[in-house]
Order: sequence, then structure tokens, then C-alpha cells
Amino acid sequence: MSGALAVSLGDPAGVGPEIVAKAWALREAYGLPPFFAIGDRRSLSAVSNVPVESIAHPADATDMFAAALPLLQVDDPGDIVPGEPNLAGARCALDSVELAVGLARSGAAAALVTGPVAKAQLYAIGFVHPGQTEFIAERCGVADGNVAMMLAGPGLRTVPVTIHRALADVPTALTVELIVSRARATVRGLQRDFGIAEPRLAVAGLNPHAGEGGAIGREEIEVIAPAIATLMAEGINAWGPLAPDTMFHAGVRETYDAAICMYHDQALIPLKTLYFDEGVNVSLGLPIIRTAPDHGTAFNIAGQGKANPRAMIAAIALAGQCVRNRG
Ligand SMILES: NC(=O)C1=CN([C@@H]2O[C@H](COP(=O)(O)OP(=O)(O)OC[C@H]3O[C@@H](n4cnc5c(N)ncnc54)[C@H](O)[C@@H]3O)[C@@H](O)[C@H]2O)C=CC1
Ligand SMILES: NCC(=O)COP(=O)(O)O
Repeated sequence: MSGALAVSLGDPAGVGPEIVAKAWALREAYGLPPFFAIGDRRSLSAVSNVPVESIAHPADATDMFAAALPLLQVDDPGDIVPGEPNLAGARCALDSVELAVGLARSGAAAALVTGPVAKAQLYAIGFVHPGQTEFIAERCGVADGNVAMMLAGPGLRTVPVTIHRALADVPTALTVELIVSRARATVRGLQRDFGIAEPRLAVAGLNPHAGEGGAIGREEIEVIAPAIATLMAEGINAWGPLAPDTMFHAGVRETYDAAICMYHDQALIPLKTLYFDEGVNVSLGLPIIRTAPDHGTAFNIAGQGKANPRAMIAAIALAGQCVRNRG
């Protein structure tokens, strides 16, 4: 692989710096590709003793990686206290992602892995996107509907069609066009980044029992089934709408490569229940590769040495695998 991966540390008061430092310490055990951190050095030194070396350019990271965690410094003008987020930290987290996206877009970084940010903190500094996924898509010039947020574990991949939306708004936000565009992005991503030639998509219903023939809701008949028909007409191997409560058991999981889900928790609850410690969030449909651990900032344990780095390790490893798959 040419070039190191850029890993933003996320909120300086969250577990991001700790799990990135731990991932570096475990780089040989997990065979991780070279990466460099982007963020404030103080957030690392507050939680870890791993050696950290500042770099001026990503090209310097690969040679240094064996001896120290390379760091591109982004200043956080506030106090950094693990577990106590503030707005300066949110600004630092956002600046770090911004820098990392630019490096990935220019080819200076092979891929982008983002540490966890607190959305409420970002909103408080004027961040207008629902999450990092939409922000990165915009910076890459990709329309929101053409990116898919996929959560991936060893035996399950799920994609929510509507993402960070109030549940009350989901039925009106669900359209044939949105389901089709997310599914297309999923198929292209599975082909390009995961090497799956003919991805199989299982499409969930919205209502209990997938609407029970219209008796418990009509979205399946009026929106989801027409979207599936459109996908099938394009030659995409998609089927459903499936009853959401039964499509995640082990036997059914074996029959598809990704589950297209109608809302955030329908997709993330099964994934995090089965694979919280190793779940990866992958943005599909972008010109760059972007992954992240599935979990959040975990302020309640930040700075206590308790954070499990496995999801960050899985995110770095998967980004490296996607780089290789893209060739
Ligand atoms: N990709 C991202 O940047 C994401 C950010 N978030 C943000 O994170 C913040 C907190 O969200 P929560 O719902 O509390 O979810 P969370 O994932 O931060 O924490 C949920 C529970 O899991 C534990 N946990 C999380 N990561 C862990 C780790 N690596 N090792 C051990 N235990 C861990 C926490 O201590 C907590 O008990 C929110 O502001 C949300 O916006 C949430 C999900 C993803
Ligand atoms: N719940 C998933 C999540 O919050 C991921 O959001 P982001 O990667 O778009 O910031």
C-alpha cells in the first residue's frame, strides 16, 4: 500500500485518543497498515504513554510508524480533560476531520479513519450536517442521497436509508428514490471496496411484519416494494420487504451481503448487539475510503484506561483492505 492512513482523533475529551494510541501499540499484533493521527498531542498524552512524533507531512508517517505514533498537530485552544467535553474540543475535532478529508482527497493519505465525535457538541458550534458522513460527502462533492452509511461486522452488514432523523419524520422521508440511491451506493461499494461481484441485498420493511399485507401500514406496498422492483429491473439482486424482526437471525443473515434498513436503529441495533466491540462504520459512494469505529465518544469512561480499541483496530484494518481492493 502506498501512503499511510489518516486517523482523526475525534473529540479530544472522548475515547478517540486512547483507542488510537492503543491501536498503534497493537499494530504488529493485528498487522495494521501504517497510519498517522490528526489532532491535539495533549489529548494523547492525557491518556497514554505511547511515543508520539510530530510530522509535517503525511509522507513522513510510514517510515516513522514502527517507532512512534506519527501525529499531524491540530491545536485545541481549550483545556483537555478526558470525559469533560467543551466547544473548543468540538472545533478541534471538526478541524481534524476537515484536514483528514483534504489529505485523503489529494491522495496524500491513502484513506480516512475518523475517531468518534459528539454530535450535540458539533451542533453547538454551528455544524449543520447530521453527522460526519454527510459532512465528508459534501466535501467530496457527493450528494447526500448517493452516500450509504454501512455498519459492518464479521457476519452482518446493515445500511440505514434514513439516518439521523427523528423517528416521527421517517415515514415521510422514505421515498422510492432514496431507497434506490442508497441501495445503488451499497452495491457499488460492496463491489469496489469489498470485492463482492454480485452483492445480495435484503430490504427490510418499515412496519411490524412488513405491514401484514397493508393491514399494519402501507409503506411496504407504496414505497418499499416499488423501490425493490426498480432495483431488480436494474439487475440488482434485491428482495423484500422482509419482516424486520426476523431478518437478522443467523440463518437469514447467511442469505445476504447487506441489509437495507429503513431507519437508524433498525440497522444499528442488530449490528451493535452482535458486534459492538468490532463494528465498523463505512461510508460507501465516496471517491475516498472512509471508515470509523461503530461506537461513540464514551465520555463516561474516557481517561480511565477502560476503552476497548477493537472497533478502531477493525476500522483501520478494513480501511487498509478497501485500499487494497481498490488497487
Ligand atoms: N462515529 C461517531 O462519531 C459516533 C458518535 N457518536 C456520538 O457519541 C456520543 C455518545 O453516544 P452514546 O450513545 O453514549 O454511545 P457510545 O458508543 O459513546 O457509548 C455507549 C456505551 O458503550 C460504551 N463504550 C463505547 N465505546 C467503548 C469502547 N471503545 N470501549 C468500551 N466501552 C465503550 C460506553 O462507555 C457507553 O457505556 C453522542 O454524542 C453521539 O453523537 C455515537 C456513535 C458514533
Ligand atoms: N450512529 C452512527 C453515527 O453516529 C455515525 O455518524 P457519522 O459517522 O456520520 O458521524
